[in-house]
Formats: sequence, structure tokens, C-alpha cells
Amino acid sequence: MSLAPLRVENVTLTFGGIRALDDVSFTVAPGTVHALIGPNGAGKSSCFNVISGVYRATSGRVLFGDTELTRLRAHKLAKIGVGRAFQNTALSTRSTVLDNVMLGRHVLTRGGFLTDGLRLTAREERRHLARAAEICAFLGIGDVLHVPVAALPYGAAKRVDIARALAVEPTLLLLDEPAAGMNAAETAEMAATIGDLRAALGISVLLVEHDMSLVMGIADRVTVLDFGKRIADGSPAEVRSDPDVIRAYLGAEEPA
Ligand SMILES: Nc1ncnc2c1ncn2[C@@H]1O[C@H](COP(=O)(O)OP(=O)(O)OP(=O)(O)O)[C@@H](O)[C@H]1O
Repeated sequence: MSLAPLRVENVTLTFGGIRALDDVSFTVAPGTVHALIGPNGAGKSSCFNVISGVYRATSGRVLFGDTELTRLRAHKLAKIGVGRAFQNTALSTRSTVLDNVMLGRHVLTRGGFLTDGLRLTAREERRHLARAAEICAFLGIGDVLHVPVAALPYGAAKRVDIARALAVEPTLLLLDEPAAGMNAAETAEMAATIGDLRAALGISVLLVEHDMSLVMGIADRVTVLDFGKRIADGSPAEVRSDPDVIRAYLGAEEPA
């Protein structure tokens, strides 16, 4: 598996008069867990949405290896090895866990077996089902494969979303606030899972996160935004002691 760096280069994003991102640059090195943090309204979600193709940058670009992501549609992202899980899960809540994760796998087959009516052979289908089940087991939801997502606790539903993102066999996983809405115990479990992912699959992870405690324990590198600008970029220890970061978080929360 060849891993490519993700390069965010001089990205600016404006909404009318608001500069949500102002000349932001950073690089996610292959095989690392990279966190993008910042106080409320700093531009984290905007940046995630530019990287994952939801918003188009006003200027600047995002490259994954040699491919410019800024112009790619979602299914193309999956094809080049980028999986993404959003803050507000887009799961089909009446469908089972396994069916949701299988949806993530259709991009791996020629044309997509669910969208164009192509039938998979029974053998191919078994292979995809087995892999989907394996991914779920890895994420600790292997015992609820046949349960509708609507019946799951919140933390488990977030894991289904991540499983679906992993189902495209990405080399880069984009996670938008994976611990949002979780209690301390669930947050710690999620942090452990993200660490395991990198260790077991060797993939790169870009994580947008408000919760500093989750980030500091697992990130190799941290980029900090404030009012749309990059104010720091370095190891968790460097960032935590950076005066600009401490100032930005004052009044909101102390760096963990
Ligand atoms: N669709 C939009 N239209 C107009 N303004 C927007 C839009 N999305 C974000 N903004 C503005 O851009 C700025 C950055 O917002 P963004 O949601 O990216 O920050 P954030 O760091 O993710 O914040 P939070 O932690 O609160 O989710 C804010 O001033 C926000 O009001």
C-alpha cells in the first residue's frame, strides 16, 4: 500500500464577508494521526469540508499525492483512497449495521454494484460481507451487525459511520469530531480505537476535533486554527505550550 501526503496549500474560504479560512496550510504526513483543532468558530469544519469536497476553496488547493482533491466528487474520493466520516452521521438508521457498512463497499466494485444494477457473484458478495463484518469487529460493533442503526446507542452509531468510511479501504481517513457528544469514557475508547486503526492498518488519519484531551494522547502532529488562521503547527507538546494557542483557548477551555 502506498501512502501519500495530504497537502493543504494556502486555502482561503469566504462566505460573503466572513473569512472562514485565511491562507491555511499544513501537511498530513503518510501514516500519521494529524489533528486539526481550535476554539469554536475557528474554521475546523470549514477546513474539513474543503478537504472532503463539500465546499470549494475560494483560493488555494488540497492535494492527496498528485491528485487535487478540491475538484473531486465524493465517490471519486473513495476511489483514490480517501474515506470520510462526518460529524452528523449520514447513516440509514432503519437499515442494519452491516447493510450500512456494505454501502461503503460498493465503490470498490466496478461501477458500484448497488447503483447500476450490476449483480455481484455470490462469492464476491460473501467476500465483501466478510470484510465488512471484520471491519465492524475491529471497531467493537461486531456483535450488532444485524441490528438497525436506530436501535444503537449514540457512541456505537458513530462507530458505524467510521466503519462505513473504512469500508472503502482508505489510505487516508478523515474524521470530523469523532468524539462529539460522547462522555469521558466513550471519548477515551474512541481515542484508543483511532490509535489502533493507525497501528493495525497503517493508514493516515486527519481528525478534526474540539476535544483537546482526545487529540493530545493520539496525534503525532497538531495544527491549530483560530479565527480562520493557522496559529500553530507541531507536536502535541509544542502546541500545548504555545502562547498563541493558550491565548486562543483562554476563556473557552484550557489546553489539556
Ligand atoms: N455555510 C456557512 N455560511 C456562512 N458562514 C459560515 C458557514 N459555515 C461556517 N461559517 C462561518 O465560518 C466560521 C468558521 O466556522 P466553522 O464551523 O468552520 O468553525 P469550527 O472551528 O468548526 O467551529 P465549531 O467548533 O463551533 O464547530 C464561523 O465564523 C462560521 O460562522
